[in-house]
Amino acid sequence: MIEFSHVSKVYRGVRALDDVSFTVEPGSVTGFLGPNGAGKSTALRVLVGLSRPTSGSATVYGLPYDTLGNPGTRVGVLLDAGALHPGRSGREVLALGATTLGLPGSRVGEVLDLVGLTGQEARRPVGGYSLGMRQRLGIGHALLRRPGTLVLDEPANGLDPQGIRWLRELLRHLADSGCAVLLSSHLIHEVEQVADHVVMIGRGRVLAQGPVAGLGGGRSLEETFLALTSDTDRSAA
Ligand SMILES: Nc1ncnc2c1ncn2[C@@H]1O[C@H](COP(=O)(O)OP(=O)(O)OP(=O)(O)O)[C@@H](O)[C@H]1O
Repeated sequence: MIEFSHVSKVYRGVRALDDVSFTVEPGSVTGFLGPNGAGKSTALRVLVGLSRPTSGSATVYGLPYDTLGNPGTRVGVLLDAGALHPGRSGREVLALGATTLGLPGSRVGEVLDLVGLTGQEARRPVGGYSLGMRQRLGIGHALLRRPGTLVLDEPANGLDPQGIRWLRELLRHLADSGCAVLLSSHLIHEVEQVADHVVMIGRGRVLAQGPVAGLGGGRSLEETFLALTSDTDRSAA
């Protein structure tokens, strides 16, 4: 379970998050939707302890992420697939993660199969990967320990249609197995197809939240999103 409770974050005068509160329950996918600059990445960075909230708290399993004690064993995180070490091969990235988490080397092959990277691709340096391949590797890294909570920032970026379908089925399967999945995205249709709940954010504020079905009271998720964010997008900033 993930809980944001009245989280605000101010960067030198920029209010990136403003009193953000929502929860992500086990067994569900929560889509975190917002236009560019809405505060999605900031919220996820606060959640995993990379950024301190100015006020409020964000917790996983009832505790701040950095006090969990070996959080990698319970929480899978992918914030920036571009941050994977470019000089290491995909297999090395996963092997290092497996060793850090105390997992057997056999888990690396399982994860490569899970994310659809071939043995040949896994031997290549990550610096030469396409964005979609990096996303697959980053998702695999987040799933090494079969975490009960998964936090993904824009994981569909760079994935081809097959990859997007694969991701959707993977997240559905994980949630159906009890995982709490928080999925940040600006792809409304993607969120609509996979998420059980949606939290919409604009200019750092939660604009709406609730079950995907029924959030807009008869309007499509896209219409709801556009109506709510029309005066919060960057062009209006
Ligand atoms: N380190 C920082 N210093 C100053 N301002 C920041 C910093 N990080 C983010 N911001 C500002 O906070 C606001 C929210 O940014 P954030 O990256 O969280 O948005 P986002 O919803 O993830 O956007 P995108 O979809 O474009 O990735 C923006 O106005 C951004 O400029």
